[in-house]
Amino acid sequence: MANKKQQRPIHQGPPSDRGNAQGPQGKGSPARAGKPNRQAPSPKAQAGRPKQRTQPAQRPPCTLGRPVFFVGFMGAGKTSVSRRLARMCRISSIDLDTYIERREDKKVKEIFAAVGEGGFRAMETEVLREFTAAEPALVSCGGGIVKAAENREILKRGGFVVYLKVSADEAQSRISDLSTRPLFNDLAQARKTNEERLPLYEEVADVVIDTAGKSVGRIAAEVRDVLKKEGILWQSHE
Ligand SMILES: Nc1ncnc2c1ncn2[C@@H]1O[C@H](COP(=O)(O)OP(=O)(O)O)[C@@H](O)[C@H]1O
Ligand SMILES: O=C(O)C1=C[C@@H](OP(=O)(O)O)[C@@H](O)[C@H](O)C1
Ligand SMILES: [Mg+2]
Repeated sequence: MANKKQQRPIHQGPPSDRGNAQGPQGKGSPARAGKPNRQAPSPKAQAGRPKQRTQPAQRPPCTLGRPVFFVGFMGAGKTSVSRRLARMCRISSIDLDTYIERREDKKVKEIFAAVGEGGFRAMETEVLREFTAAEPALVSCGGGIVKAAENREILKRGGFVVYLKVSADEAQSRISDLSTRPLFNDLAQARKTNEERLPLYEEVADVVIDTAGKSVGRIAAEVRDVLKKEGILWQSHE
């Protein structure tokens, strides 16, 4: 199988040191000596100077004790929530679809066209295994990962599973380009598929989060709180 590009987990490491570009205040100005400069510099004085930025105080990165898998129907927000949570906690995240796309140098729909759903599912199982054995990360899976009994066993044994629940109707309204999801044909079919998969998602889930009407940020915060409570995620150097 082609192994052109390996996607690295997105590691949210410490930011680069962007120090204060301004020199000491009042330097060379006797009138200001010993006094803080409370006056804003004129626009002219500011011109050509590097902009002063106040960096928000950043919390130290968190640590993840086990892999965390996001499952749920297309459009549930698995990819978006996993990425948002990774940024919030400064930990690694990996999206299995994106990983496969980079490895194969093809979009998911092109892989479906070339090797069919069966070919895609075989790749999915392979990369799922890979990330179960890797350094713990947030892993967003494709919506159909639960179809294979083998994958359900890997998920259950391999980490903590977060099921993001969504209705097919809400999912459709979220996805701007449905052609990127070859199995989201029409709404009636999607409703049926979501219903058929429901027991499979529930079978693997350690926690179920209803995403209806919630923002990505709110869902990410909810997942973070669950993971902290479960002792899977913790603040480093606490
Ligand atoms: N909670 C949400 N509210 C509104 N839009 C969302 C939400 N979650 C995801 N989206 C949007 O829906 C689309 C699909 O999200 P994505 O994260 O790719 O879902 P999944 O990986 O579960 O298929 C994206 O355009 C994303 O911005
Ligand atoms: O539900 C599915 O069968 C699929 C979901 C997609 O991922 P998302 O759930 O991230 O959209 C992608 O893996 C592929 O199009 C098949
Ligand atoms: Mg996704």
